[in-house]
Amino acid sequence: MDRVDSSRCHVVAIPYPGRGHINPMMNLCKIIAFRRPLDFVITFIVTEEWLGFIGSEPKSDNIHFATIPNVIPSELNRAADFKEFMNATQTKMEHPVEELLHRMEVPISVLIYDSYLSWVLNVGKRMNIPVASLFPMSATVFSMTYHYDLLVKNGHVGDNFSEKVEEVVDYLPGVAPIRVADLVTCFNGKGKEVMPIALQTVSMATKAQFLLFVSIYELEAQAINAFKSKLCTPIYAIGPAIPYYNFSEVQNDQNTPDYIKWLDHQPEASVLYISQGSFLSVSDAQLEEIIAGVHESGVRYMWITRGEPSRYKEENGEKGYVIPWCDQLRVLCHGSIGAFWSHCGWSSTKEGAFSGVPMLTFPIFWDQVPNSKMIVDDWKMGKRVRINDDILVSREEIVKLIRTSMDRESEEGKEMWKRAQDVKKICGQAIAEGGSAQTDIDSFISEILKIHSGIQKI
Ligand SMILES: O=c1ccn([C@@H]2O[C@H](COP(=O)(O)OP(=O)(O)O[C@H]3O[C@H](CO)[C@@H](O)[C@H](O)[C@H]3O)[C@@H](O)[C@H]2O)c(=O)[nH]1
Repeated sequence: MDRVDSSRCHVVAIPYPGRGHINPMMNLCKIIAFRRPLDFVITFIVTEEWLGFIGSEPKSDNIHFATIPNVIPSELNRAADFKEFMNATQTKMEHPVEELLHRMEVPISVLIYDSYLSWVLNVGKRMNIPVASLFPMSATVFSMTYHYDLLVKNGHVGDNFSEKVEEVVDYLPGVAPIRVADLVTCFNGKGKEVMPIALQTVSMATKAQFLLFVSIYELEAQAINAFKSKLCTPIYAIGPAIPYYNFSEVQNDQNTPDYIKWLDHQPEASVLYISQGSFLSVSDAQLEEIIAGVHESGVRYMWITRGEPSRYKEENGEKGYVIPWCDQLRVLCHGSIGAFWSHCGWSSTKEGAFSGVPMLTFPIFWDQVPNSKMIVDDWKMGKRVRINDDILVSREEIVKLIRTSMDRESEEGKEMWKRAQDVKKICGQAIAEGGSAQTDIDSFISEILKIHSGIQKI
């Protein structure tokens, strides 16, 4: 572990080990470090395996990594047994993390933990350190999980739910009316085996000293306000938690990756960017239809995919670029991108909103389903591709959806583009100086600095 300066406020960040969790936690740390470089030193705890993935990514000098051993299944086959992976995060990490915290020489002012690692609250209590819970999904998902008992009372979860999928749930505080089919999948669908963890996560998060939503306040004001008036815990909407501070620098960097050079040569708004997320995939038959649909649509595409790139490329390859990884936000903000095909992880959802491109939604699991509903029905900046597990979406349907979302001349395409631009503007205002995200981050920073000065006086 790197050495840290003891006069500064020492924040220790404990992210859940997954891309969609590590990114927003790291971005919040970077924002804190950027806004108050002299006041903070931040220790970011990851497994040794994750250090290998992210250790060389740029970060400021006052952020340091510390590691625990690889006590959980490898990230590389996490999807093979999701329940086992999640259970391991609940039972195997606490001890090595606590040991590591005890070994830190500089007093810890506050722990910021991913809400899905509820055990950090107990560690904080034992060590007498205040904790901030960072919920990595939407405030809307927090609300539907917090109010699970209302869903039970109304018969919208449980045995007969399949007869009620089209019923509308309109009684969840701060949540826009939503069909039963669009609730998080851990209530009724295939993720049910991890539902107890989801319920515990949310209930424990309300017991933290601070609750952080990685949300743009203006896009989820009702859900956030409902919790602000209900809970005593101070709540902050810290915005999209994306690396926007370095954005203009990145645009001008000298080491432009090849995929950006490829995009530079494509006409404006001509490329469909496709990313199905970091670990859960679709059936083989569905993948065949998607590949055929993308090619038959005739649009250019950049496709993020693991393994077998030849399967995704059309024969002459000129219209398509297939890679295993890219800087997604940078790609989405490139002028050549015309639409974003996404699995609707919460970070991808916010990155789509921030960059203002119409979206094609293909949610697979958990919060991705309500996120897809938010993009399509509430923000009106996208179209649903995937409906549910039982319906195979045909290539013909996919061709139609892609063409509509990329066609800025048609009425529908124009309207979606306009809505995407409106949402982009809202995100831009939230993260601007004096905007809602900036204001909440600064308030949170002030609170933790107060805690730190209290520790210093003792
Ligand atoms: O080539 C790529 C692909 C992805 N990303 C980034 O990786 C992150 C992915 O995060 P997210 O979109 O949230 O997807 P997952 O990693 O699948 O996120 C998991 O965790 C999220 C937060 O709990 C949930 O919302 C998702 O449903 C769950 O699958 C985003 O920041 C992307 O920009 C890249 O930079 N390059």
